[in-house]
Amino acid sequence: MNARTLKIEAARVALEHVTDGMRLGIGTGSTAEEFVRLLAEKVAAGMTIIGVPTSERTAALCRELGVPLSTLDETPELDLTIDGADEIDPDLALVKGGGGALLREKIVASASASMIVIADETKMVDTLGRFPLPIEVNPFGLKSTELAITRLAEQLGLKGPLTLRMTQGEPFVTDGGHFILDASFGRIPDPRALSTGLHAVPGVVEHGLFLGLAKAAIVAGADGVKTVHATR
Ligand SMILES: O=C(CO)[C@H](O)[C@H](O)COP(=O)(O)O
Repeated sequence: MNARTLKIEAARVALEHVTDGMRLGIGTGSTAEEFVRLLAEKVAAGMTIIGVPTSERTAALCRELGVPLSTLDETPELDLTIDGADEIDPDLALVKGGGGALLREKIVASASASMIVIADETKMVDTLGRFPLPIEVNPFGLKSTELAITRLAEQLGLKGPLTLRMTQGEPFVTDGGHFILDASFGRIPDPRALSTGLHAVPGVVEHGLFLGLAKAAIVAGADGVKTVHATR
């Protein structure tokens, strides 16, 4: 099975958790987009849901495919969010933000009674940190924020470069108007300490560690699709 087929399989199982009338957070990325395509088929067949997208990119796809949308201002409490991830550890702690949507993704997931992650098996890791950690920062004072993050990392025994995410020769700008620093710290043995420390840096808007948010991960691999439940 190729990578796209695995993403579709995970999305298909996630769709079984969606029921009529749900207020649904809709994630960002190639796996979430497979979910949107399947969801659109259900909507066309009569399913009534209202979706809150986690990015302009997802909103555009939903509009194109006829998935009805709302905003968190109109619909501040959601039943379920389905989203992808860049890494998933055995406790269902996640690294997200590879697609640059981590801030809205975290706000939407936090507004949801439940979050289900969909992924292919390559996203499973024993310890987070193989994928660089996206950190969304305010453009003002970028160098000072970078220095503060480097010092924090050293205090926590982490070391590695911070790279300003670029696109077409310009800094990548998020939907919220911020920049992203991708932190290649290597393995992160204590994600909670790093999360707390990053939140205390004034220029940091949000980071891609999603801790305690995912209730289940639907993971597709060569041997089929398995659902991993959070133990907390
Ligand atoms: O966090 C994300 C976007 O900000 C995505 O969920 C994550 O990057 C996974 O994307 P994909 O399904 O394309 O591998």
